[in-house]
Order: sequence, then structure tokens, then C-alpha cells
Amino acid sequence: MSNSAATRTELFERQLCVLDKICWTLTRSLDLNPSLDEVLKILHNEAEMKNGLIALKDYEMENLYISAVHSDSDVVQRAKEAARYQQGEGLVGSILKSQSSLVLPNLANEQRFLDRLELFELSLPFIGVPVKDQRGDVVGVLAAQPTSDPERFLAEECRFLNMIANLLAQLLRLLGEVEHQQQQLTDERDELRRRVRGKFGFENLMVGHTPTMVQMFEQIRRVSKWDTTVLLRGESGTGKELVASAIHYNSPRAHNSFIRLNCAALPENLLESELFGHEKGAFTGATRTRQGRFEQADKGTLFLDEIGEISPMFQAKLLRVLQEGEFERVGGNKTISVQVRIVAATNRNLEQEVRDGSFREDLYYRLNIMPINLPPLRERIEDIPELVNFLLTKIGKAQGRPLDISKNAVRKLMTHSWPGNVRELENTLERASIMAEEGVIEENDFSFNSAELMGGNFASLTSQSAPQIAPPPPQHPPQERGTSELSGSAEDADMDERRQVIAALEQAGWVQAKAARLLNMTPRQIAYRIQTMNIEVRKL
Ligand SMILES: Nc1ncnc2c1ncn2[C@@H]1O[C@H](COP(=O)(O)OP(=O)(O)OP(=O)(O)O)[C@@H](O)[C@H]1O
Repeated sequence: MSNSAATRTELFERQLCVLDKICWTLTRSLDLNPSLDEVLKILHNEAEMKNGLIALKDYEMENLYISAVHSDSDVVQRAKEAARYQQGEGLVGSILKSQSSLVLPNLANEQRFLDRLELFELSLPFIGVPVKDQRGDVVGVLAAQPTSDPERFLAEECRFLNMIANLLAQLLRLLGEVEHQQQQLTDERDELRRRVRGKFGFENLMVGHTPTMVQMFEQIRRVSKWDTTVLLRGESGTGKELVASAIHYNSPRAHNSFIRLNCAALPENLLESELFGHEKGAFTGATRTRQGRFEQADKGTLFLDEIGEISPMFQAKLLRVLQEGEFERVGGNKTISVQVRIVAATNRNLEQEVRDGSFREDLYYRLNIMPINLPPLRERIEDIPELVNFLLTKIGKAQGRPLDISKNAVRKLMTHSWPGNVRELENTLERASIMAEEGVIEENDFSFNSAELMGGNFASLTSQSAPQIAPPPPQHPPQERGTSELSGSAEDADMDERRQVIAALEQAGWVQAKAARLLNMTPRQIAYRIQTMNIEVRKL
């Protein structure tokens, strides 16, 4: 470099090239950290700017954290993780405070220099510039040490770093906008989902136009808005779980969890750890701490199905959570607080159970704040055609083909008494659709269980077979084959009974206690039959 003018021109040329390269780098990617690393690397390799540093503002903490440094030293990389600069602290903090550039010919006598990063060299000049947003607020600091013929062109180098700082500010603004737009899109999506659920939720989920159903939909709509405890009452398969989910997804809690638990499906000790969770080592097999359903449902909705099945001791535990919103995990002593909306369901006559003393009165009042009755299907036979269409579309979707049904077939369905309600209708249609190879269900495609045809009452089965221990099958005289097919042998009767037990289990979702009730049996009786009839229990 022969004279200062030529050198200045050379410097500007080099700076232009570097700016071009940095522009290209910053427009290529919206990935912040690699882009910042790349900028410092270009400064080091092509602009003779050593020991580059970029600090960005932490809006929560109101200070600066180091986002990128260019150094081969491990010490610097480690220190970078921890280093933060408050306003006025060190050189970087001073730039944040003064909101202006800082140019120091050397660092040796600089009082503000803390050397916390062990990055900067005392013998070199230091240039630090603020990165400002469109309002002029400092959102970061860019600093580096020029190495070539430094003293002469510090002002030019500072102006150059300011240009780069402006490019960084552009990148940060763009990233902020992208993030903001993404957040807006997510909010809009959630809001649309809420509105769609609110407006079309029931129509998409449930059908029914009889006055009782219309009234029930109105109740759901109104109760959804509040945190009130709801008690759903209705026979098995009437849609209690569906209503519970409709309440949740139409409520302000819709974006939080909807958790369900069938209280009849578990023995008491498991029920307790399932609901309240347990600490590691609370019992054999508790190899790790586990959250219970109450914790999972925090700020959401907990659907307690078959609430009438819980023992008086467990009723007391549940009452405490419902009253105080607090509980302890099994094996733990830390009190956990939750905000859970409860929707409970039962098909029992809870009033009678309160009178009998098997259900706590105080718990009954806690649960029965807003009762909703789900009518059995036999009381709204007019809904069957609409339900059939709805359910066939659902089944057809699962089978990947369109399904249809003849008018006579629908008429036949309307003459049935549906003890298992909509679930039984759904199962019947699913079975029939398999028989209907062409996809059009005819009346002969239905196979009702014999118990259902006997007036739709499983209890009629048990009037012959209620004893605690099943009697040996009646001894029939040997029969001609043709006659036995017509009148039914002992074996046929056994098969019938087996089918009825399986059908009841199926309708009860394989919850034995529930199936026992459908059959008017005790849980012991059904357990005995399952065992002697070799019924493979499919699921809980
Ligand atoms: N009104 C309805 N419209 C459409 N489908 C329905 C309706 N009611 C119930 N269903 C369907 O019937 C089946 C049984 O419903 P659900 O499981 O909600 O009944 P439930 O009363 O909770 O039964 P349980 O007491 O045995 O647990 C589900 O597949 C559900 O989608």
C-alpha cells in the first residue's frame, strides 16, 4: 500500500466484496445461528477482522447473551454459553447502554474491558457497533478486532461494521415477522378449530333430531361454556363418552387434554394409582414415577365413566379431589393441585344407591350439579334412519368403499329394541356390511343375537341361569339330527348362551362388571361363565 488514498480504495473494494458475500449468506437461509457464525467467519477470513462476536438481546432478561463468536479456543466457546452482559457491563454492555458504536485503538488501558471471554487481544484495536431494530432500539451488538494497518482506517472499519449490523438487523426483523406470522397462523387455526367444533361439533359427531336429542344438544351447548361438573346418565351405548368429548371440545378447555377413565375396568388399588399417579417404588413394579389421569387432565377435562362402580372408600378419596382440587400420588407426600373439569357418567340409579348407603350423598351432590340424560335408542326409534346413514358413512370410510342399505333393511332395524343402544346398532351394521359383498345391506344380512330378539332383554337369559354356580346342562334324550337342529340340543343351548355372554361382553366393551349387569348376573357369575365357557377375554 503506497499511499493512503490507494489504500482506502483497496479497503473499500475489499469491503464491497465482503458485503456482497455477507448479503448473499444472509439471504440464503433463515437459520439464525449458522448465519451468524458464517458472517463472523467471512469477517475473519476476508475482511481481516479477528475475534468477532455477536451478542443478541434476551427480551425476558433484558440483557445480552452471546449468540456467536469466532475463535478457535475452547475456553471462548465454553465461556460463550454462560456470558451475559447487563446494560453498562463491560464493552458489550456499554454499547447496549450508550446505543452507539465504540472504537478503541487498543484495549490495554481500557477500564471497561472485563476480558470475561478471553477472546479479545490487548494489542489490537476494538470496534463494537449496536444492531438496532426499526425503532432504533438496540437488539444486539457486533464486535471485532481489525488486524491490517489498523490505526489509520478505524472510522472506515467502524462504518463497515455498522453496515453489517444493519444487515443483521434486517435478518432479525425478518425472523421476528416469520415467527409472528407462524404464531398468527397457529392461533387462527386453533380458533377455526374451536369455531368449527362449536358450530358443527355435534353434527359431525352425533346425530339425532327427536325432541329429546335436540334438547340434549342444547344442554351440551350451554354447559360446555362453563367449568361445571356434568353427570351423564344413560344406558350403555347411548353415547355418554361421545357427549363427554363434545362437551370438552366445545369448551374453552378444548386445546387442553381430554382424558378418560373407566372406573369399572380396574380394581381399587390400580384405580388409585391410575387416577392419582404413583411415586417410584410406591409398590412392586412401580419402577418409575408416573403421572395419574388427574395430572394429565390438568386444565382440561377428565371423563370418569362408570362412576357408580367405585367403592365407598374410593368415593371418599375422589370427593377430596373434587372439593379441594388436591391429592397426593400413591406413595408420595407432596400435595399436587390441579384444575380439572369433571364429566362423570353412570347408568346406575345413584339416588337409590344413596338411599341404600352404597353411594356417598356428598359425592352424589358434587357430581350431580348438571345432569344430562341420554335417552335409550328404543325411545327414539325415529332417529334410526339418520343414525344408520351416519354410521354407514363411518363404517364405509373405514372399509374404504361406499355402503348403502335397502329401505326394508332400515325398517327391520326400526322394529328391534336395541338393548345395547347405538353401539349395538353400529356393531350390527358393521357385521351386516361384511355380509353385503356388493356394499348394499339387505334385511337378511342382519344377525341379531337371540337374546336381543327375545324382546331385547338379556335378563331373559338369566331367568334360566341365575344361580351362583351353574347347574350341569340338562340331559336331553338323544335326538334325530334334523329335529335337534330345529328344537335345539343342550349343546346348541350352551352355544346360544355362550354367544349371548360374548355379545354382552362385546356391548360392554369387555368390561365384565358391565356385561354382568346387562345379563342381570353378578360379577362372580359372569366370571364363572367366562371361565367354564372358555371365552377368551379380549381386552379390558
Ligand atoms: N347420537 C349418536 N350419533 C352418532 N353416533 C353415536 C351416537 N350415540 C352413540 N354413538 C356411537 O355409539 C358408540 C357408543 O357410544 P359411547 O361409547 O359414547 O356410549 P356410552 O354411553 O359411553 O357407552 P358405555 O356406557 O358402554 O361406555 C360410539 O361408537 C359412538 O360413536
